[in-house]
Amino acid sequence: MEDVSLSAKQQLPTAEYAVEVAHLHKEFGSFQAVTDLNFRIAKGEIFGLLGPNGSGKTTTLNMISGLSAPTSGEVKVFGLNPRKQSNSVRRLLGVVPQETALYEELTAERNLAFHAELFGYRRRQKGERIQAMLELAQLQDRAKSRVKTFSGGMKRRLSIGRALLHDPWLVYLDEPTLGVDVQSRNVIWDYILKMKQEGKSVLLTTNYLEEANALCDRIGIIDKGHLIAEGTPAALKAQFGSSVLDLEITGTALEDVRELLLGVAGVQSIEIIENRVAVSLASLNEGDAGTLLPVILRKVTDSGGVIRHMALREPSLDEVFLSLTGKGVRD
Ligand SMILES: Nc1ncnc2c1ncn2[C@@H]1O[C@H](COP(=O)(O)OP(=O)(O)OP(=O)(O)O)[C@@H](O)[C@H]1O
Repeated sequence: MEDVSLSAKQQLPTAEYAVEVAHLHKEFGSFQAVTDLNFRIAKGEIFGLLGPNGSGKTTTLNMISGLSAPTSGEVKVFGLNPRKQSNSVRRLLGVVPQETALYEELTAERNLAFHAELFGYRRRQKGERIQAMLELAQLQDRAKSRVKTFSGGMKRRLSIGRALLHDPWLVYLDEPTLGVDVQSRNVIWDYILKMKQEGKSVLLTTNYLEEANALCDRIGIIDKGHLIAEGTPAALKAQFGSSVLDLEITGTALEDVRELLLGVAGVQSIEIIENRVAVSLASLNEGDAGTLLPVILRKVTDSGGVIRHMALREPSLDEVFLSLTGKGVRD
């Protein structure tokens, strides 16, 4: 029998990686929810798993936490098998599920106390941890209120406090800021960055690419249960194109502009968004930019188009996502 009680601060495990997923498959009947998935999360790293709805993110998280058994392939959490060494993994892992699994009829404090008891905290230590987590969730003044009176953001903050109560080395958060107000979102972002500073590893899923960009060291893009791209936010954006030229045009059909510009060397792809075209440019040297931009502008004006506004900017992760999956992250 593995020991689950916590008497002292847990030591950082010696395994090389916080998470290793290798050739992971999950089938529900004949449906392949996860197909040959491979990725690793280093210690102290924030890794974001991004994908459209139904792409297999929650299924993957469930296999990492040991809730669900892989059909084949391997998952390790700090070198441990989450199914066979579930008690040890439970101590190392803090889980913030998509649906907050709090006891609505209990107070914030009782919810935390319940969790502390599960982990075998002794009385004094328990009180200290609960106070620390109420503080972290910025809910000290609502400690004695029932959870059912809380807003979505407050519940999510409490859920994170509960997941961190036993001081885990890996925290996974399924859509941590979905539907929360901006103030709570900022508090949650601060926690996530603080966890990293403390050497903890974080695995998060999100539909907000702005969130992934702001927080993640590396991102894996998952589609139909398979990882189709992986890298730092900067590397993924560079793969898409070095920069994007936004042109607001009147006087001509934007579809015609797209056809014209797609033939220009150095133009990688073109999106039409309302009354503007977003022209993705391949990696440019400074000299090339000087020649490519006038070529593009001349093509537009020669076709009768009037350029009302133009701006050169970095590509967004949304654009990377769209180009890789053919759909928006929230479609
Ligand atoms: N227990 C199950 N039985 C049958 N199919 C399932 C089961 N769990 C998940 N699926 C299917 O597997 C696919 C992946 O689901 P999953 O919940 O992992 O996606 P997700 O990327 O987390 O999506 P969301 O962002 O909507 O939560 C979906 O098509 C879903 O319908």
